[in-house]
Amino acid sequence: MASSSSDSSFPVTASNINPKVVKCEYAVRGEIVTLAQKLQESLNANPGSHPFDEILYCNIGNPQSLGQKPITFFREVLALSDHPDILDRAETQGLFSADSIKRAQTILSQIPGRATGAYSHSQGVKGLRDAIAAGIEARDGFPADPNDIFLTDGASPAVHTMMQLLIRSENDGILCPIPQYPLYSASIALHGGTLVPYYLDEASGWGLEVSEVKKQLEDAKSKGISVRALVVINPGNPTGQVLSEENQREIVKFCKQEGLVLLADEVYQENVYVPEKKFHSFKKVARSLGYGESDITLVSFQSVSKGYHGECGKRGGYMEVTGFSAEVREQVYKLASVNLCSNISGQILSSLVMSPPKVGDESYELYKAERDAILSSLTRRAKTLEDALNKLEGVSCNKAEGAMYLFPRIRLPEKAIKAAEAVNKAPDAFYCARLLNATGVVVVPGSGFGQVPGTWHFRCTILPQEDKIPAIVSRLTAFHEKFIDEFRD
Ligand SMILES: Cc1ncc(COP(=O)(O)O)c(C=O)c1O
Repeated sequence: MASSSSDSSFPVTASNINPKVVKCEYAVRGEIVTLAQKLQESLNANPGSHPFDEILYCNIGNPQSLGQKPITFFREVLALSDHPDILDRAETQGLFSADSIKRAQTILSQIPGRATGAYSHSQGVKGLRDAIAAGIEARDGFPADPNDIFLTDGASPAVHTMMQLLIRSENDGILCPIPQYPLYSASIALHGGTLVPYYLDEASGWGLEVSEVKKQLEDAKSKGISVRALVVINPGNPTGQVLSEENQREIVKFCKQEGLVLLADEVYQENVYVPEKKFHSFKKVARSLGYGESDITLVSFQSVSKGYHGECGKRGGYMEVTGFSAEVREQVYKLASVNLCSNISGQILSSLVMSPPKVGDESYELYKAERDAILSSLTRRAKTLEDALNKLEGVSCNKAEGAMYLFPRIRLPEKAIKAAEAVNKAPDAFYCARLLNATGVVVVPGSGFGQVPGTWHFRCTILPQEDKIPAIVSRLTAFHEKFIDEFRD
């Protein structure tokens, strides 16, 4: 059993391990989640021991853990690829759709040894990268090169790879949105770089102002920081905004002008809930401006974890790497090869996500019905939660135009802020812990994502199934009223 961290009888202690590891924080799996796990264990052992009968998890973008069903076509292809012996059995025709059988056969023919248990090329199976490149081309209307695709175990390792490549020392900076998804702050800390924050404007629906990015870039430069890259998360996590194409054009021009690598996190590209907004990839925006490989270095990240599929546990994703010299590309390839290859199921799923069934395929109608049902339910859930949050005293919540989260601002009474300080907690962490203890609703404090100093928020996912939403709304509303009354100034 692990001993306490202060136990100095171990040769390895928290004070002599890599300090970058100690510095790194990851709020979405942080203190509040540990508390939720403890409460869950306590509820399991003693049902009735808390004022709620179940924990309602609104803390992490993990759709299938909350009951979302996988897309049938994707799972059929995965099952057949993993167990090719059943491809030739007569009963398989009755159990699986014709196009999933055909797709699995095609995929297996592309994998060396027809075996999902074999290592692949370090960038991923070439045939799968061909399918992904074709999917990108169909999405953007501009060519994509399969050799620019690096398949990864989800988007997270791809982000780490880029940080590892770009950060030489603490003098290297990466511009990141604030609030941001803490993978970025964690990865920059792990690689010993400096996070250069740029603030999203809450008042304009979490708008991204290039003037603010420029101001922060200049400020960092004046401190001797060499800024290497700009991270943009679109649609945003935790903020849920979808950038306009005009805004994206400005960002692309800015990166070209300043010689910044554009790290475009586009894992929520399928998650757009408002008809007036549309997802545009940064690659498409750059190419539409006439910018080629020599004009801008652009890395875009995609994942099987998000979208309507939500296959987080399958760990699939890719980065499309454009605008690096052949020499640097070699280094990226070397980094990929140190990990041998990403897992093959994740690779297959990445190709399926970028090339789902088409009109006329046997699976198409079912695929479309499943996808549309998930996306329209997410749209309804986002709206219901947003409306409920906006009704709470002192709370304002921007629209979730996309992604999977709401990020309401909570104006806390001075007395609540003092009470939080007294127990050494950030006020929003204090609020979230009180909410969890009183109601079983798990949300993540805004301080884990960064926020304008003196403002407080929390992140709430829109992922619990629709039958759970009324309970979340009523528990949250009752708690909030009581909390504000208790600490009213
Ligand atoms: C903005 C963003 N990028 C990247 C990731 C990483 O996802 P994964 O590693 O599961 O692909 C997430 C996960 O929540 C995310 O929200």
